[in-house]
Amino acid sequence: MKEEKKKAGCPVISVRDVSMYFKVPEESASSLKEFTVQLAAGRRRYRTLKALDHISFDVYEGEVMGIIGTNGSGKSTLLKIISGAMIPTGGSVQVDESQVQLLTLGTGFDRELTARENVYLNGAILGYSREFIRRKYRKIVEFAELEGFMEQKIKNFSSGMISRLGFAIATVRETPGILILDEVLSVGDLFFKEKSGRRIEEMIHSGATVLIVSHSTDTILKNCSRAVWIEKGEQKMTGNPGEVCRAYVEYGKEKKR
Ligand SMILES: Nc1ncnc2c1ncn2[C@@H]1O[C@H](COP(=O)(O)OP(=O)(O)OP(=O)(O)O)[C@@H](O)[C@H]1O
Repeated sequence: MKEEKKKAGCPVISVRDVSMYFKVPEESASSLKEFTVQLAAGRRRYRTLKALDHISFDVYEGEVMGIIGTNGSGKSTLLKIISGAMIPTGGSVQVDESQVQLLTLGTGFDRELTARENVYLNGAILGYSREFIRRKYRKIVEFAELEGFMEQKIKNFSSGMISRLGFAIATVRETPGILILDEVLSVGDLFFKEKSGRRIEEMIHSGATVLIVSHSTDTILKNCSRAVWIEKGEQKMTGNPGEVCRAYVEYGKEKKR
């Protein structure tokens, strides 16, 4: 585990009282027609979903902060807010967005395009220049182990092949100052998992400030110097990863009883 660095100076990421509310329909429409009828009749009602409720924490330079919580607890929403992709309903985040790389898989692919075309498309979405992708293309294909498949449309790929390609594209660049990882440590089969795990560890130990979202207490315990547990949008606990994971596991056991 990375040693906890001395907390000195200003935090690199400062999350202050962040709340996020979504307006969601009370009942879903099964077709566009039903939706239109509901809308015209004024029968569409909405409720407010509290995805995040007054979340606050700081992350200091070189720290590896874990974010843990069950499905739908608000982890991805928080990462999107920190990386600047979403504006919170309340509160604020202070971070140098130009330093942030959000690594998340499964977005930015077009199934009707070939794997090669998708490398350029996905790379562009991540902010890579065409020239950069051209220089790194061979490395991406090698890392994804997809030699011989790059002219095929990715609709014919298995989900593992698509994930491997996504991982290879997202991690080909130099590690940025602030690295945000959204559930990226469970990619592909056992062998690829080891390889991707090594690449992530390399990035984590490069000195970057890292935020890792994971359901896995093993991932948090192995890599993080501190952890935040978020449950149903509420900040349950922040602190030592061992203590936070223990409380999280206990909560899981209680829920099952
Ligand atoms: N754009 C949106 N519109 C409406 N509701 C949303 C939106 N994005 C997220 N939500 C809701 O907010 C809550 C938190 O979602 P979020 O994806 O942040 O959780 P999560 O902890 O990352 O979940 P998981 O572990 O399953 O990925 C969920 O109830 C989700 O349905």
